[in-house]
Amino acid sequence: MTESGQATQVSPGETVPAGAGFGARLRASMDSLGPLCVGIDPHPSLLASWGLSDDVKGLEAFSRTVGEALAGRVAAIKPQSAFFERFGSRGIAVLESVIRQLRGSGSLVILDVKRGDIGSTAAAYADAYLDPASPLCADAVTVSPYLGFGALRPFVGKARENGLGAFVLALTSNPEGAAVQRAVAADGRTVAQTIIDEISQVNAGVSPMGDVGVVVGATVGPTGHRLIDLNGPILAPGLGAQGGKAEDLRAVFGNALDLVLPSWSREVLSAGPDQAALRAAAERARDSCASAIAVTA
Ligand SMILES: O=c1ccn([C@@H]2O[C@H](COP(=O)(O)O)[C@@H](O)[C@H]2O)c(=O)[nH]1
Repeated sequence: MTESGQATQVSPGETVPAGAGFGARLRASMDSLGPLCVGIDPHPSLLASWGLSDDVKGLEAFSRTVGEALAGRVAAIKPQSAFFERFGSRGIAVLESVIRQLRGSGSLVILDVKRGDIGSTAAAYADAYLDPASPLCADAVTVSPYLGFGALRPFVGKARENGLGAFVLALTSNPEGAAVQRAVAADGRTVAQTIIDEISQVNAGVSPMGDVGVVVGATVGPTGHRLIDLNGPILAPGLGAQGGKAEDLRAVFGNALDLVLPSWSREVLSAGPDQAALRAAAERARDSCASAIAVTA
């Protein structure tokens, strides 16, 4: 969105109307650049294999290289906050510069930070990640509903106010998640389904899709959950290093495939530090997902 009220360019040749929400911007970006989010996860082992030191200098070089290779070429880029936080305030300063480098590049920035707290504290987190005045403001943020979906309202409100978004954990890619997320609530629905249904209500009637999405791992197998009414994006991590495969997407997401934003980190990042090799790895990931999604789209 521009202050002058003009259309915003989300990628070369692709514009969305001024004031468009995150869902509309992500839809335009996915339609134009393909269904792919690449994570920036500077693991110590990746820094080493790139020939970088496991310190702030290495972190900075790694993140800048990924940004230079992929900004504007993939629908979304997802910095994993943990790998920046491990270096304290200097790591956070690098995260701020990564966000500055990427925002407005045509690739939307999803900050993977999985925040969630009582509502009054959640409001402060929302100020940190979803207020344009903050140096950590991203296009969208990941949030955890463990304190109840209602406690996430400050994120939803702030996102809508600023044309930004939030992804709520529903069925995570790690095997431990199922014990909590698939537990059955008093009304017979799983915990994950109650979250999905709350979000469906928030997104109802928004075109082309709403600003609040869910995280559902590509590793979870056929979800057994109703995602078709979500009307919001589904961030699907777990591809590559965690064993998820593009060919699995159809079985996992069924009739909600069109909403899926597949996310890859280590598998793509391990192609670096050569920028052409990183781009080629991202293109392979995108093309494999696009073919899997096109089967039923
Ligand atoms: O359910 C979830 C939610 C988030 N993640 C995050 O995505 C990346 C995955 O990295 P890979 O290297 O592709 O395994 C990482 O930042 C996780 O924290 C997830 O994996 N599963």
